[in-house]
Amino acid sequence: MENRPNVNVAAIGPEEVPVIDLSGDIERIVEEVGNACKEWGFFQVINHGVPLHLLEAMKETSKEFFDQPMDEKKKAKRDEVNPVGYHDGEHTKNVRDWKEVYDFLIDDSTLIPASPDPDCQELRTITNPWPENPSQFRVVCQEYAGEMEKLAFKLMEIICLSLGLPGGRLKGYFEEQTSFLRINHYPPCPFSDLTLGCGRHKDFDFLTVLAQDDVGGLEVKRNGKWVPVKPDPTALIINVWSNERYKSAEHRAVVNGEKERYSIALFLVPSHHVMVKPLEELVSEKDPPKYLPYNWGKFYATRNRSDYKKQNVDNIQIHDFRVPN
Ligand SMILES: O=C(O)CCC(=O)C(=O)O
Ligand SMILES: [Fe+2]
Repeated sequence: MENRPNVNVAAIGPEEVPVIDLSGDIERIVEEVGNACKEWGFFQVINHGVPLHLLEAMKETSKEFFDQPMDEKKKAKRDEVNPVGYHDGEHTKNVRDWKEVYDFLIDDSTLIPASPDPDCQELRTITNPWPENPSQFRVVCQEYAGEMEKLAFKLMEIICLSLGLPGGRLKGYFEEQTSFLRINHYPPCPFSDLTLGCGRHKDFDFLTVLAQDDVGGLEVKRNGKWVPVKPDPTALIINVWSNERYKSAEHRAVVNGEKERYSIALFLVPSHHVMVKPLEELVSEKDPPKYLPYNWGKFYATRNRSDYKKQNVDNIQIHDFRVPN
């Protein structure tokens, strides 16, 4: 039942995901972001600095890409070796999603561990399999990624400030970032009351910046109910992850019976060698670490290996590293 769209959906209106204006007084912004992270772990931003014409161009070129015949899309396909590119068989929590995606790395040449095996030190370089068509696809994606990246790092700074840390406290962990973007295309679905476009999940990254079109479908879990996020193609949705000082919100995307829908996520993730663990400044005897350290690159390599087929177990998740109470 957890995977059905119509169960436990909140009425529209009384509770809405916070909307934060990123222009103006920095102290106000820091306070609003801190509160939204504590209360929701999810918020929308407006006046974010990403040019609206670029958001539109990105949607257009994405549509042109996905409208192509399957043979053409498969030329830019991801596979067991290369975890980025076109893919239409994603599973969230072992249930197949009603969507197709194109993933691309911010850094065209990104280092990751060659294997999930903790004893293997070998690294390999992964690169984006850019499609030849549409011809402007690559340029638009790269320009878009550059703007989104600037915004993601600005938000990282604001989040650090809101935690009482220096703004640049986390930047160093992202020098050889493995961050990537994902274009989600949800075709119209004749079984929209039975199927989800993207099953319930928490993102695995430090921070996600999500753009969506005007169709709607994104929902965030709040006090046991699914709250729909008002679709606004000019706003961006931010979703954070932290050591439980801030919430990491569960969310999902429902599909539409008639309309297709696009969303584009940037997942901000660190360099492959970074050990992810609670920051020393945020733990104390009274507030001990809630998570065990884990190597980001190995986590990424493990997930990529298991993304392809339906597994007998759930995919590796951050909560696998949670310290038992
Ligand atoms: O399409 C959406 O609104 C959500 C997508 C999402 O949560 C994801 O790609 O992680
Ligand atoms: Fe997500």
